[in-house]
Amino acid sequence: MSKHVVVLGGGIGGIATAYNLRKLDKNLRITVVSGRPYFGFTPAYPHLALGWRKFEDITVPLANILPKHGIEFINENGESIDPDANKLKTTGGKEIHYDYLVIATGPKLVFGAEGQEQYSTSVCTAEHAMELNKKLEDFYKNPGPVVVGAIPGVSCFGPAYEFAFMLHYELKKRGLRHKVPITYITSEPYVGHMGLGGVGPSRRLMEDTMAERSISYVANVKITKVEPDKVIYEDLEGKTYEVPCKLSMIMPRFMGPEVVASAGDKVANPVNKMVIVNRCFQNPTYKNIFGVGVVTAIPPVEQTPIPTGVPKTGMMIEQMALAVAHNIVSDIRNSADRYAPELSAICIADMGSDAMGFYASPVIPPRSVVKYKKALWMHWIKSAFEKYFMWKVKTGDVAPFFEEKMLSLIFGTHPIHVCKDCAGSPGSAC
Ligand SMILES: Cc1cc2nc3c(=O)[nH]c(=O)nc-3n(C[C@H](O)[C@H](O)[C@H](O)COP(=O)(O)OP(=O)(O)OC[C@H]3O[C@@H](n4cnc5c(N)ncnc54)[C@H](O)[C@@H]3O)c2cc1C
Repeated sequence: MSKHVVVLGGGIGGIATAYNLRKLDKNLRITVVSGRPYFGFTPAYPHLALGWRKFEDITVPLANILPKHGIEFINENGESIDPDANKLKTTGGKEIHYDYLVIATGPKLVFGAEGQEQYSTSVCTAEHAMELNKKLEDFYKNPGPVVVGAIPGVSCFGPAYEFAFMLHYELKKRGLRHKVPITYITSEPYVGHMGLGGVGPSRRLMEDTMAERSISYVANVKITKVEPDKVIYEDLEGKTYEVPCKLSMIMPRFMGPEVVASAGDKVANPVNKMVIVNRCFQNPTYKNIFGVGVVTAIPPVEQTPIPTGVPKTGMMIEQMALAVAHNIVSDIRNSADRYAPELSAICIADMGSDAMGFYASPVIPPRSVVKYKKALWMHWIKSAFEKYFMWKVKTGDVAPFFEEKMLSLIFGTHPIHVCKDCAGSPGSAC
């Protein structure tokens, strides 16, 4: 009888894992269990917030696409995992037996500053982005100061930078920029750190770009409170400051959702409840459980005065998904071959008129290669990539042969590597 792989989560990580598995083994039974009925291209959520994209442009119903590729879809959330019995229970009461479980639920959002959830809006989900879009429509009629920021423990800073730069562009287009002071307030030790200790000259680039666009910034501080008309932060000495605002977009920090915690402390990291994985993104205790995407526990690249986490970007997640699919298929075939993702990243921060792109390989220092570029055409590359990714999701192949060849030619990157020793923390050298 064919083995049953259950993939929990229908985002970039879950869909990429399910498609890679299908490509590697036509006989596998694959089930995706996901609470949201659609796949959403998260990197375009800031664009959705600004009304530059419609919901339909960047989402696709999973029930329409997965069965076409021989993948079952259950539109429910996973509620609990019994790793000893190999069973997943869903919120609808289904008990699903698995031979392998891939946890790719993405994060639970933690709004750690008082009033943050009530008075600011994130761009982390399509629903939040659309809510922010409505707020912005009112805001344009009666503009005032804006705060964009990140609370302590944030790992995903890119969307905050993007939102600040893109809002600057939108306000300029509407002839409102001179009425809107924008302040970026962050837990990063300096702007451009991005939870990564910086990437090449990212500090200088971000500082220059903020100066060019008249965006004030405060780094190395804790946002403690958000009120309807101000954001309050604290410096390292505990002194508090207030910045007036009419609208704020403050990034929450991420932790693993309850379903991961339900699997016990051998699966869920005790600190952030994310999935404990080794270099090959396999749980060291329950070898038939794997983690992919934002929900995996990757240690910070360095200690910062105010805690920050390491971002898990789209390219890193696609690499995790490919490695995990290979590892599961190798295990089924009784092969000893194991694979670790390279964990390299191409990140493009859209700024409306132009964009700033970084390539780091590997993301976790020491890095062999760092490249960067700020240019008008980078903005078009970002848009083209979005269309390309949506096309991949609709066609059912997230790793077409030409993509790996092209990335290898341009960047010398290879998504996965044979790993001789899977023990060790994710991203550490094999
Ligand atoms: C706003 C934003 C912009 C970003 N922009 C970029 C970018 O430009 N470039 C880049 O490289 N990276 C970017 N990232 C980082 C990363 O690529 C995304 O976060 C990516 O969506 C993560 O994929 P994922 O599959 O891990 O999680 P998600 O995309 O969050 O998907 C998880 C899925 O699991 C489902 N789920 C949740 N809980 C359960 C449960 N209990 N049971 C079943 N299903 C569940 C969710 O509904 C969701 O469908 C961005 C992140 C954010 C938040």
